[in-house]
Amino acid sequence: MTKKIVHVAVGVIYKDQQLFICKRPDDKHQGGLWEFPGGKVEQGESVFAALQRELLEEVNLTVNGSDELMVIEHDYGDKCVRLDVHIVDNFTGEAHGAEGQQGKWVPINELDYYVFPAANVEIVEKIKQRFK
Ligand SMILES: Nc1nc2c([nH]c(=O)n2[C@H]2C[C@H](O)[C@@H](COP(=O)(O)OP(=O)(O)OP(=O)(O)O)O2)c(=O)[nH]1
Ligand SMILES: [Mg+2]
Repeated sequence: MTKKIVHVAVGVIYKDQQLFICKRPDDKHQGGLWEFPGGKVEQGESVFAALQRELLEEVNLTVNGSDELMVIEHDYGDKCVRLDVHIVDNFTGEAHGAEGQQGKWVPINELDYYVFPAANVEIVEKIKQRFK
């Protein structure tokens, strides 16, 4: 049987060499780890629309435009995900953890101090290349 893949829109929120990251709630998949805000793409929804909806819900930002960075498929064993990762550098609002989660702006050269889910290793590498 082929495994169901969960399609996720992920936003790398960028401003002045810093990224806005959040801590995943302990009770969620990959809980307690840092993440780039985002969430599941709903049936019939575009990745960009999902990104706009999720970033408004999670960090209270209005996304005006984004740039695709990469697509990653990762099998966690208990769950298979496809992360559609976009750089979000065109937005309005003040980012904060709008669902009560911890959120912070982090300089790109300090990203290594934060523990992300395994699928994110490639994302962090690509970001470092892109913004060096
Ligand atoms: N948002 C986000 N999800 C990530 C990242 N890396 C990674 O492996 N994931 C995985 C963890 C989850 O299995 C999935 C995202 O699901 P989610 O919990 O954010 O979905 P959601 O916001 O729609 O929330 P819900 O339906 O669970 O309430 O993708 C990341 O950097 N950001
Ligand atoms: Mg989410």
